[in-house]
Amino acid sequence: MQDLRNADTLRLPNGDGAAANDEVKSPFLIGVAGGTASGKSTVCKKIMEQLGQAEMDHTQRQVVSISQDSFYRELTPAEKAKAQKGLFNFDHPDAFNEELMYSTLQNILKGHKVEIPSYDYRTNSLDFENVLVIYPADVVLFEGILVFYFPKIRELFHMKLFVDTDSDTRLARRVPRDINERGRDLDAVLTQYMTFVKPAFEEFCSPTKKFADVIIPRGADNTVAIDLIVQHIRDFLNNRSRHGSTGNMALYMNLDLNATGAGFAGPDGSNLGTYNAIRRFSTICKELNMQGNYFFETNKNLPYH
Ligand SMILES: Nc1ncnc2c1ncn2[C@@H]1O[C@H](COP(=O)(O)OP(=O)(O)O)[C@@H](O)[C@H]1O
Ligand SMILES: Nc1ccn([C@@H]2O[C@H](COP(=O)(O)O)[C@@H](O)[C@H]2O)c(=O)n1
Repeated sequence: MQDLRNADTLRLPNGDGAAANDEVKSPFLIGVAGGTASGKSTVCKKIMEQLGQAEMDHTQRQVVSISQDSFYRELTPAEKAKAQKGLFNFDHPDAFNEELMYSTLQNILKGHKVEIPSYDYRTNSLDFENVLVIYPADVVLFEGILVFYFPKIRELFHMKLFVDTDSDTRLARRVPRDINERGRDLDAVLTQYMTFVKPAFEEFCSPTKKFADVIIPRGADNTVAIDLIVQHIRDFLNNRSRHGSTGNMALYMNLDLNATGAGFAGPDGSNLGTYNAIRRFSTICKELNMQGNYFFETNKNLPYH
């Protein structure tokens, strides 16, 4: 397993508290969207495991996963009372603190250490007693039902994944999870699902699938897709450690391989590694696409060949 710790440094200009010569890591930011109980957290966990990060002390991790649930906004007393009766819509975009989510992700991209509260589903509130400290990392996964909903947040991701699990399976997983782990009773879970969760999925979450670079049918069961994504992350990190600069990410994701004279030139003129990595990745994807395991949405800049 490669050591991701040496993957990249980004020299920041003066500002945001960074000294002129501070070398900071700017992570590869991956958004993971999908309906409730589609397997977003499980997919993130598998990616971390395959990158050898799951068992590691969190202060040492080079790959971290953050939940959008930590950015639910604080409820007013009246809203809290509604939430306790299952009458608050936690699946509507207004339930989230968009500005805090945006500024936190920006700070993460600048390589700053950030602190994120965990979320307590039993009390429907943020838990500031259990704060997750996110140290500068090489890869940050940000997962949640509406991570692609807000345009300016969507634009921050280097890679966008959508976990696509059918709604019957998701409901069948959500019911026991909410009863066993989130302190709910069956009636409340089903009422909330029919009143808020299902309609909001159709209105706000499902339409964001079109923004994904990669759609993962069946979630964590799709080991082929997960292997490929992990390989892509490794290739990116290898490429970045050779050439430095997060600027290479734009090259990596948006290169038009069919364009004559496409701008392959890396800092040292040797760009064959990047080129081959993209070719290898896209060829495998094309093959898998035919098997229906894994496919790209229509990002015209991604190389299909
Ligand atoms: N492939 C799978 N097979 C069986 N159970 C799964 C699978 N993926 C997730 N689950 C279970 O379904 C529930 C929701 O999964 P989770 O990954 O937390 O979804 P999300 O993060 O999208 O809400 C959890 O209890 C989890 O253990
Ligand atoms: N107090 C809350 C907050 C959120 N929810 C539900 O959680 C779902 C999102 O989390 P997933 O892990 O399922 O993606 C969302 O559908 C909310 O309905 C809640 O029930 N209570």
